Amino acid sequence: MRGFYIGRYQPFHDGHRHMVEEIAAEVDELVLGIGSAGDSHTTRNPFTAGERVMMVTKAVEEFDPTTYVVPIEDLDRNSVWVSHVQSMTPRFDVAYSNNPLVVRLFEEAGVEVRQSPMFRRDVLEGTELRERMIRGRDWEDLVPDAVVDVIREVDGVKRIRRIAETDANGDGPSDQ
Ligand SMILES: Nc1ncnc2c1ncn2[C@@H]1O[C@H](COP(=O)(O)OP(=O)(O)OP(=O)(O)O)[C@@H](O)[C@H]1O
Ligand SMILES: NC(=O)c1ccc[n+]([C@@H]2O[C@H](COP(=O)(O)O)[C@@H](O)[C@H]2O)c1
Repeated sequence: MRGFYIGRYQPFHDGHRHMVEEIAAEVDELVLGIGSAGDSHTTRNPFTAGERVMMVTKAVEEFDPTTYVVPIEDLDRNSVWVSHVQSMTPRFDVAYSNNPLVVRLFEEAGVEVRQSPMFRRDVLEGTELRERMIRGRDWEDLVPDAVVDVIREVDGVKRIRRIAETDANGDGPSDQ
């Protein structure tokens, strides 16, 4: 059986790792979708698709299932998003997500969806991690070691701080 799990992974953290660990026990192969692949250098999406491909590929090496990492750009039309995803990925039997919109779109398209309880959500949240990087607080223990390496390689903390400074200087949120 082949499973599909999509996220923005900005960055890939231990909550995502926990979910992959659970999925790995249920599937033979895993397709990991890098969502919002066209977005980067914004507050909500600081890392490029390529940088996230590196984070995710290295972070899941420890698990057994063969894993295919596929960047997927957003579309303006939710109603055809599942077809868009399917057009970019190997065929899969079941989708894993805790995102209510993603769950609804897959269910409406007749794809089986499995959800799991959030894991240590008080700290394991992308928004919280990006905030910690901006404020100079500890974040390294909340992500796989491979993700720390990639963020160092691309000087990611400096990038996130620069983006936050630009926003604070009144140049408008860089997400727009
Ligand atoms: N701590 C967690 N435990 C279990 N699932 C999680 C956890 N954090 C995120 N997920 C799920 O992983 C998928 C991808 O999440 P996403 O990349 O948006 O991370 P996020 O932590 O919610 O980030 P952000 O705060 O940037 O929106 C979603 O289905 C999300 O619900
Ligand atoms: N219409 C669309 O393009 C559409 C619809 C639903 C989800 N998505 C994407 O799927 C990903 C879902 O991941 P998250 O659970 O991390 O939000 C995001 O990148 C989101 O933008 C896109």
